Amino acid sequence: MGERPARAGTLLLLRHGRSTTNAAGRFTGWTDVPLASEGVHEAERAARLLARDGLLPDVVHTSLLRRSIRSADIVLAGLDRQWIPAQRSWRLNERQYGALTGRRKHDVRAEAGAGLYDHWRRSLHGRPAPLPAPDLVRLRADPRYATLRPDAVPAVESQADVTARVVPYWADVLAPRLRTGAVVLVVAHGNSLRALVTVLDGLDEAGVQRLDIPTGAPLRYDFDPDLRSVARGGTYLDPGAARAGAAAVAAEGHRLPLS
Ligand SMILES: O=C(O)[C@@H](CO)OP(=O)(O)O
Repeated sequence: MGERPARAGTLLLLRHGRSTTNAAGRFTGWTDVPLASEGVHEAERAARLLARDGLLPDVVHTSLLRRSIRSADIVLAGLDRQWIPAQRSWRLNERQYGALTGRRKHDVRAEAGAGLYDHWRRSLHGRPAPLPAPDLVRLRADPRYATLRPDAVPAVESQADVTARVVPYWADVLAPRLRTGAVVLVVAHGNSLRALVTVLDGLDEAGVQRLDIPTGAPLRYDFDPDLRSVARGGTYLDPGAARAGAAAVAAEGHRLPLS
């Protein structure tokens, strides 16, 4: 058995840069949309922040969706670390938003009311209607999910469902790597990262409900040797920008986007 490092590694969480559907104010979920040009700039800026703090990842983890993969590629190019191993998993995908997928958040909020909108969007157990059957059939035929049992490709997920699929990824993949002292970069999505933070910080239901993750804002977690986070909530590398970004995410759907 090797020696246990004096402290475990560093976890860097990054929500992908703004996507085209984020910019249009639409629910996105498992739809595979590209980054908006602003999202490319956000990822480039994230790389500069990581470089500023000397945070050079040893390994990167992404979802199977191109907005996370592209963001990770941009960050690693900015750090001259494109050679590090990459691991991709559906477990890091965005929450499956079911029938809300593709709909404008502003329209959903106006139709359903603020209470139901917030329940669907941010509560732990709120679950909108499922994806229409033809869309689900198409999704289950997508080759990127070919190794999954078809019923593992969800028709809709609550935030609790997302947490349930993220927990094994934390326990079986990320945590063992951090225990080796590695710097681990995870580039994923608003709700899969909310799920990870729920586990890292032991959030209760109210904490989950209040949590918003801004796009393109690196969030750092350091751990003690027992892999307990040393700072609750982690540390954003640019706290001011992260606060403003999180507030903008929280307010999505309240107004129509300008573009
Ligand atoms: O649309 C989505 O899939 C997510 C993230 O972009 O939205 P929300 O922040 O409303 O959960």
